[in-house]
Amino acid sequence: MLVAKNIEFHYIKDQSFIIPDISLNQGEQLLILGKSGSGKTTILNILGGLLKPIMGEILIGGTSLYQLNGASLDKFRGKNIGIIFQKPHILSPLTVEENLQLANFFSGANGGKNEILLKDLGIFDKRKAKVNTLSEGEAQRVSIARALANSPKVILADEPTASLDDDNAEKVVKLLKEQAEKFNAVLIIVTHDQRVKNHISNQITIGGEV
Ligand SMILES: Nc1ncnc2c1ncn2[C@@H]1O[C@H](COP(=O)(O)OP(=O)(O)OP(=O)(O)O)[C@@H](O)[C@H]1O
Repeated sequence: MLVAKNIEFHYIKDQSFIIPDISLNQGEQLLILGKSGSGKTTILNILGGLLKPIMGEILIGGTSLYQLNGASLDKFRGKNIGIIFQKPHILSPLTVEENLQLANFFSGANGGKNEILLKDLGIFDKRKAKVNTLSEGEAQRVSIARALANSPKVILADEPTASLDDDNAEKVVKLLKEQAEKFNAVLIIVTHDQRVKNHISNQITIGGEV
């Protein structure tokens, strides 16, 4: 389902990131651990079609991501990849449900799953609330709901627990796992948060011990 092979990347010449080959079948999960600055966000962006590597190939369901041109890549991403960013990419002046509708609009989905998703994530009661009135944990769940709104085949999460207390961190990881299992999607979490370590056994570490 998701294959990354021979990936090389650098922002500055001679400072290359070593990115291990990855091969995950539908429904498989992977934790990428690494210290701050080790390149976790960079890898996630490469896997998610947001940052073209200098060398190598990313295949999602057999499609080579960076062979697609701008508009086709955007469309493919919207349909197949859900990214939960480190800083929630949700629009604060909009309500919870409007944020999901926006994701549906951009990928051409009909939004039929929004209600069940909000219920699963425990924010259905907040659907009419503006995001800027929510707690940090609730806002994080909205950003998860938004990333999952189109039932993506690949879910990528960048430090999803970084700003959460122990209880909420555990809840968020469990929710991500549950949702990935429900959609039979690939789930990749990148983090330096040791609390996540026990939840996903398939792990790789980049840039030395965390
Ligand atoms: N656009 C950029 N231009 C140049 N260097 C960059 C750019 N983005 C990131 N870097 C550098 O690349 C390295 C890896 O950054 P990245 O954000 O991928 O690390 P990270 O492991 O996600 O860090 P953190 O856990 O702190 O978020 C860092 O040294 C960073 O300063």
